[in-house]
Amino acid sequence: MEGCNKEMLMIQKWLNQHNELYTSATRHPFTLSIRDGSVDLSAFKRWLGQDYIFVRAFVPFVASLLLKAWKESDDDSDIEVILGGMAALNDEVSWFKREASKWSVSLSSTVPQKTNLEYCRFLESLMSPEVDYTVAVTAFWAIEAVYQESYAHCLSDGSKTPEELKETCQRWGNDGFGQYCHTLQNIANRRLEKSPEDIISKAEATVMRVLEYEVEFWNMSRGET
Ligand SMILES: Cc1ncc(CO)c(N)n1
Repeated sequence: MEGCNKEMLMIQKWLNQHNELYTSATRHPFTLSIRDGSVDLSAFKRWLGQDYIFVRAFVPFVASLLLKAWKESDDDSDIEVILGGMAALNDEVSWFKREASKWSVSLSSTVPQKTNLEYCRFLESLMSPEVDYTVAVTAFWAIEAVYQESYAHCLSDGSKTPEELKETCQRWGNDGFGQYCHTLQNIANRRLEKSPEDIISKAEATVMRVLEYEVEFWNMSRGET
């Protein structure tokens, strides 16, 4: 494929360079405990309540990304991919409510933890019109990819994920979501390839920040605050 190598390389290059950080986000003790069946269910419930709050803030971030794509993208299909992501989030919000009721987690009385507030504030900073589409779409890829990798691992060969958590893992670990993340990665790589050095460094720093927040987000499940 034309230009394929160079495209694939930008994100691949970062993942190689920052492999330790990427692995700490995608092979976190919390998701590994789901995979090996040793998960503490109160940790899972804490994650569920906090993630619902995060997803509510994620929706306006994706809306802002849609607006950036509409204004800045050189490819119409980007809008359709992001809109598909929005539609999935609509479904996700309903799923969180059902899942919370199943586990007797009260979403209305869940208090956002410091890490969650900081991550949501970071998302909000990315919603600014000053933030380039390339930087925002690359962040979007990273946010989705961490969940995809983490939860797909809970379903892969040899996993002992408890039956009652499989639906959660399927939500992000299914092949369709994997394909979607791959499409986002292609969009990000295509944009990065055409970007000047300063945008590329901003995007790289943003991905690193996302990975750090994702690690801290999983850490919240420990409930140490
Ligand atoms: C914290 C966090 N990161 C990523 C996703 C993926 O949508 C999510 N739901 N929550």
